[in-house]
Amino acid sequence: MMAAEAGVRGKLREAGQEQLLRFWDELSPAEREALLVELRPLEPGELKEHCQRAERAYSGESGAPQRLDSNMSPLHPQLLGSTKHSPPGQLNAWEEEGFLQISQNKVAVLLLAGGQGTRLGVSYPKGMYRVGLPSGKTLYQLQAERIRRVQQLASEKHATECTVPWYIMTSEFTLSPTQKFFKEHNYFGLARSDVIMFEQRMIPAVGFDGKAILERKNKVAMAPDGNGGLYRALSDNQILEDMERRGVSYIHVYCVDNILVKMADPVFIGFCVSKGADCGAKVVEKAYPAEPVGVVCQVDGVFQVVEYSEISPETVEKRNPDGSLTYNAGNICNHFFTLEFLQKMSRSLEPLLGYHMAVKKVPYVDEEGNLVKPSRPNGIKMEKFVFDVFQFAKNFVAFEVLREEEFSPLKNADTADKDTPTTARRALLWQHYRWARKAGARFINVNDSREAEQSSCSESEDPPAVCEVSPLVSYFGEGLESHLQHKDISSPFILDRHKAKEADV
Ligand SMILES: CC(=O)N[C@H]1[C@@H](OP(=O)(O)O)O[C@H](CO)[C@@H](O)[C@@H]1O
Repeated sequence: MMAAEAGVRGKLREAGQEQLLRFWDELSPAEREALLVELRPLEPGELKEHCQRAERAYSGESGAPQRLDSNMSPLHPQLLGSTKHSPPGQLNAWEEEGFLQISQNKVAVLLLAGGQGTRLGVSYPKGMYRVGLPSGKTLYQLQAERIRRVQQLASEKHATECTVPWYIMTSEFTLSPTQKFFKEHNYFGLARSDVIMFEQRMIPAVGFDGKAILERKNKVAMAPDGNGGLYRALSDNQILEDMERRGVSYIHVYCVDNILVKMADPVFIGFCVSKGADCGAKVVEKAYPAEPVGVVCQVDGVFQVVEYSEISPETVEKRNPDGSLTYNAGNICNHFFTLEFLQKMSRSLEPLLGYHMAVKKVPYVDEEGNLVKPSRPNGIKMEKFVFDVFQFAKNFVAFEVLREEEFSPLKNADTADKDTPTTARRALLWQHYRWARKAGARFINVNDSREAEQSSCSESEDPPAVCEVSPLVSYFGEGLESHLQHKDISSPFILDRHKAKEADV
């Protein structure tokens, strides 16, 4: 242990971070070992640079992204594919192309699930959250079932047996509960070998004085390196090699919290592939100017997302002569990448991605060894952002989708007005109600006078009838006529596979 201590102490001295050992003498052998395990992998040069970068970013010297507003320009509408504006024939052709690629095992999905869910206020991974659907399903289960359905649709269309592997990036916070959860639920019917979990790196939170923070006497305050930690995690865990082995060429990357996410969406995949894109993003029209979503735009002619935390209120409010918002292309954290592009990023360009600073309340131990929960921000967390790679794309494309069909994120607890369990649940139930009505279902004892297509009410009130469709039965509303047409249905109604079979006879 002494040699190990000397080694680590030497490294920390080199990094200017020896304060991390200041309680060493008070620690038990087991506590010392735990601290050494945490400190050993920290490379002195990197640690020093990280702490200095954080301090500089905080003091405004450099490192923090400059305000980009004056160099921004909106996406040109011609650049967009759109579920609203592109002709139906074109959308069908993209969908066909997407299904073809999926059927040839060329498409994978990759979930970003390393976040801590602080705003939602849960101590477990967000994907394990139940928003209160009649079925009681969690976000993870909905997603797993959508993968199963899209595999089935592609397989049927092309008379093959295809697989969409699911890569899940977790962090120290989410890996073991996520693993356990999937195991307990038997991978929701997916093949165990097609669900690949890996972990992103954690990096120390830094005080305003440039010193890494101790969270306990023998524990450094660590935080995941942001969703842009993806590129490093891909190489650290040989994930791209795994994709290559499987013959994957296209990857759909998405965030865990959007209850309406269309995994491996054939239309989006087909659009990107048809355009020969190496990198793509799905966008929605912003709901209101200050909505906390990044905007996809160009900065000095280069495609980029300007994050909501880094854009000025004036730019956010800017409007076109017709009254629409100038920066209206909201990022919904659904990205398309070719394997080749990810290889280029992970193997060589990743170090060029900048860090973004977040000033946070970080629990710490004071000089006397007391645990303190600060009431004001005291620490700097440095994060990379997944979309910062757009600048390296040779052919970037954006695809606009309808919010009510594809975006309702779960960010906050129900005490907030927006992006809560309630708004997420309603968004899904409205969508399924619309599908059911379109398929010809009749809801008994329900005042159906409200227009089902009216999307404005989709998050502020419940739909007239509760109808939940299992993703195993329908992925985007397809195939429901045979189960629902001219059927009298009483609310609440869950259309699962079992009921679907019954309804067919
Ligand atoms: C770094 C990053 O990916 N930020 C994304 C992400 O925001 P979070 O607030 O970090 O969850 O999801 C938003 C959509 O829900 C998207 O608009 C935003 O740009």
